[in-house]
Amino acid sequence: MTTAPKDADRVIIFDTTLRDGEQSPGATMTFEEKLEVTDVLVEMGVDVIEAGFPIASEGDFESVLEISKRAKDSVICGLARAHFKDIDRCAEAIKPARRGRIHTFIGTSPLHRKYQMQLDEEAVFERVVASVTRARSYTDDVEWSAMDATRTEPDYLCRCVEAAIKAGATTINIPDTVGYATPEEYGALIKMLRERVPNADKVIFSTHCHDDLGLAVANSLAGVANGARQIECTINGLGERAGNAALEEVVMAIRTRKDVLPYSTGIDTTMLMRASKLVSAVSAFPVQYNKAIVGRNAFAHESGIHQDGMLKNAQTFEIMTPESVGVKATSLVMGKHSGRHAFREKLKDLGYQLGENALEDAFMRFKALADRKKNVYDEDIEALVDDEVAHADDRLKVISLAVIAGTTGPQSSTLTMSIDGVEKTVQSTGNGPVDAIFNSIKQLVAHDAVLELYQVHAVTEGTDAQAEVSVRLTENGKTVTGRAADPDTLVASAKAYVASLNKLIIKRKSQGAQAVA
Ligand SMILES: CC(=O)SCCNC(=O)CCNC(=O)[C@H](O)C(C)(C)COP(=O)(O)OP(=O)(O)OC[C@H]1O[C@@H](n2cnc3c(N)ncnc32)[C@H](O)[C@@H]1OP(=O)(O)O
Ligand SMILES: CC(C)C(=O)C(=O)O
Repeated sequence: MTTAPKDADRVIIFDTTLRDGEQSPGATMTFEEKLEVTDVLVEMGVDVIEAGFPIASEGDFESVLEISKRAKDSVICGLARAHFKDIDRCAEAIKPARRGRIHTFIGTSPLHRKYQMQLDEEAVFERVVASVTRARSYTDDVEWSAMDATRTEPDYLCRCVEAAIKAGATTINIPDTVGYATPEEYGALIKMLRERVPNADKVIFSTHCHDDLGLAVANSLAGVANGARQIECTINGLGERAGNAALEEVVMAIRTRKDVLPYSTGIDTTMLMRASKLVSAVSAFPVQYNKAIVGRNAFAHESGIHQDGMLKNAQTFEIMTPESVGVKATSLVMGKHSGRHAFREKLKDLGYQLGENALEDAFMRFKALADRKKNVYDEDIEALVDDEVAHADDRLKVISLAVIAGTTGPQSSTLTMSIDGVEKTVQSTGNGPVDAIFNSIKQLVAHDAVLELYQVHAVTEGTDAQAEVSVRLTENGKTVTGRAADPDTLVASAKAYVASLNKLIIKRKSQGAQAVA
């Protein structure tokens, strides 16, 4: 039996996350985790799942066995060296599978023959024939791989492939084991094999490309363009060293560039993000932020020109929809590169409708904040706009503040405030920087209000988060609370105190008393 698709342009997706992916140092998965990944792979429509290397350990055997019992909609494959004991163990593990495959391999390159196998050409050749024949005695779905094929002499590779086909292999895999090939070379290799090897048209040629030079996906696609119809790949590109071709990338390249890659796969691409998150979680391998398709930034835009384009038409800066890979929506991330269009849109989303002047003021403050702060969250923008709106008519304003703090006191503050439009500066000391600031305010704005509460909390996470400070003052039985937010806790403290004084002025006015200042 082969898994030859009826449609000549259909590419078989062979996922080896559980075998080659698990070979990434540190990516070992538990039995239960492997079953969880299997369920997602099956649901996603993966054609062949390489579930493990049964001879490697009792645990690997058990998981291939269980996956074979469980995953009836995909071909379940186990790996085996060119040893009868490996092949026999593999056959036992895949036995319960509705469609089971034995994948046997041997190193064919001069380096692998001489150093790894310590066998000459003829001995390796004989092992090819013997191993495929043995595997065929168990199943009619046998894959043979020429490990390090891309560094193997072409004539010798042709001989081995021909022998493997003759012995009954139904899939011929041409691994770029060390990620050495370029796309042109790799495509030409597949083409050469298909043209030269007798009966090449009776089998499926497969790619298995490693990413040592970052060419795994390009090489896999070059293989397909030259007649390969199976791609071996892993979720998130997990795998030995720099990893394998990433499943999500080959699948989305084929889907997105139908014009130059006129092929198809059976993958439900809306499950790609889910699969990526699961594999990342169980393997404890984080996905790089800018990873194609499934990286956190793959559908995020921060720069103003891109955000403007996205708001006008998403196709300006996105070649696929986030929904097509299972991401809820594009995100316009607010940061120092954002422009007014995106800022206005963000405010609208957050429920603010500011006039043009207020919007411009808020935008300026946002830019200043973004220059100082790595991540600007919605809460930061809310705090900033609330502050702007709440304090637009204030009579007292903090203009600038410099504080000297540290172990060698006394701490001091130099504060400039605008009081009814007139700027005044004082310097004060205190028992700590906050006390020094509050003393400066008291010098500039004489009052008898008592400080009842001083509270600080972070608006968002991180050491560069904005601090939100609350200050409660009581005067003649009247209590007011002022709040302010700023990435500098001391500036937020000064502003919060001044905010409560502004409220006190309003309270006094409404009660017919004199203004503070
Ligand atoms: C390119 C790839 O990804 S290939 C797959 C790589 N994956 C793994 O190796 C993970 C699982 N491996 C294991 O658990 C172990 O290596 C085992 C169980 C397979 C073998 O363990 P050990 O018997 O202790 O051998 P060890 O790993 O030290 O050495 C590998 C042996 O396999 C031989 N070998 C390597 N590839 C093949 C092959 N395709 N066919 C036959 N023999 C092979 C080597 O020559 C070496 O043999 P030697 O002991 O006669 O020198
Ligand atoms: C076993 C083979 C397919 C392999 O993993 C490789 O050559 O990289």
